[in-house]
Amino acid sequence: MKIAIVGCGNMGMAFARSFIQYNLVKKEELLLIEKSKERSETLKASKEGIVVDTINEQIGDYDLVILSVKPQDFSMVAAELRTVLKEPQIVLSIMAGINIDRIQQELAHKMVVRAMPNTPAMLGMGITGFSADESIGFSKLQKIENLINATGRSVYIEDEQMLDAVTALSGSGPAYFYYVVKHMIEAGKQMGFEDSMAQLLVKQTMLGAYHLINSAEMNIDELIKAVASKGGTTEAALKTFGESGVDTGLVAGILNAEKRAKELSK
Ligand SMILES: NC(=O)C1=CN([C@@H]2O[C@H](COP(=O)(O)OP(=O)(O)OC[C@H]3O[C@@H](n4cnc5c(N)ncnc54)[C@H](O)[C@@H]3O)[C@@H](O)[C@H]2O)C=CC1
Ligand SMILES: O=C(O)[C@@H]1CCC=N1
Repeated sequence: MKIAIVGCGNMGMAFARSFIQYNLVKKEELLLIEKSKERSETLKASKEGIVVDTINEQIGDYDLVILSVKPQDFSMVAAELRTVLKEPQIVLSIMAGINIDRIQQELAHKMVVRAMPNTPAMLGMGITGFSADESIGFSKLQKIENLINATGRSVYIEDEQMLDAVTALSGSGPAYFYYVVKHMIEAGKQMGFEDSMAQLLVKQTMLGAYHLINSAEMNIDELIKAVASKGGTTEAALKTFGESGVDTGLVAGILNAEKRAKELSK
């Protein structure tokens, strides 16, 4: 499959590198379109594909065109792309918020898949939700799914609207995790640890706790209960979290991310 990627930043290149790693595309058949001069020079030097800085007619030769620019840049990109797209090409968008209908309208193109990955895709450990226009048949969709699976796991989302919730939960999710880790490290430093020691204690705790979620025969509440002894230290921390609204704040934040995803579509 010949693949063109428009916007080769963090996510565009996470996809490109995963495809190459699993031999799903040859470097000679991978077109990297990157507007930033600095970024395109770096990509040229690393020889990960054919690098160009503008959308041009050669895009018409590619089976799949991936849109990985920021949602705010979409309209500008669409104005150029719509003049060179050909009917049998599939467009795969990973842009937050922008729905299939708008992509189809601005590109004047029917075959659109919308996906929402996350940054662990850089390690092949991402999770991507995706939806597709009904014009894309089963076998074509399977090919797209195979490509996405090179970046980690994937789930087909039948109701496209739910991709905004995927965006808020797993798309943005890594940042929530880092946010918690960051503030735990900060607490460690306030108690007198060097940064490196605080980081070690927190990172290994998160790693071990993550594996326990998956392997222990306990649900999340039971796992919490197993740590929080009656009248003990964890209970004291959890009480303060509850009183300061950390729990409701987290939920409200994620719902606000979903709201923002919906706004980005307009
Ligand atoms: N960063 C994340 O965690 C995730 C991001 N996304 C989505 O992926 C998309 C890309 O995000 P990132 O990779 O983080 O952004 P990024 O800023 O790293 O990459 C975007 C790239 O597009 C380039 N670009 C802008 N206009 C262009 C044009 N006209 N032609 C060619 N290249 C152009 C920019 O120079 C930049 O290198 C966004 O739409 C975002 O919503 C989706 C899931 C997760
Ligand atoms: O923050 C954003 O808008 C993008 C979408 C999901 C993660 N990053």
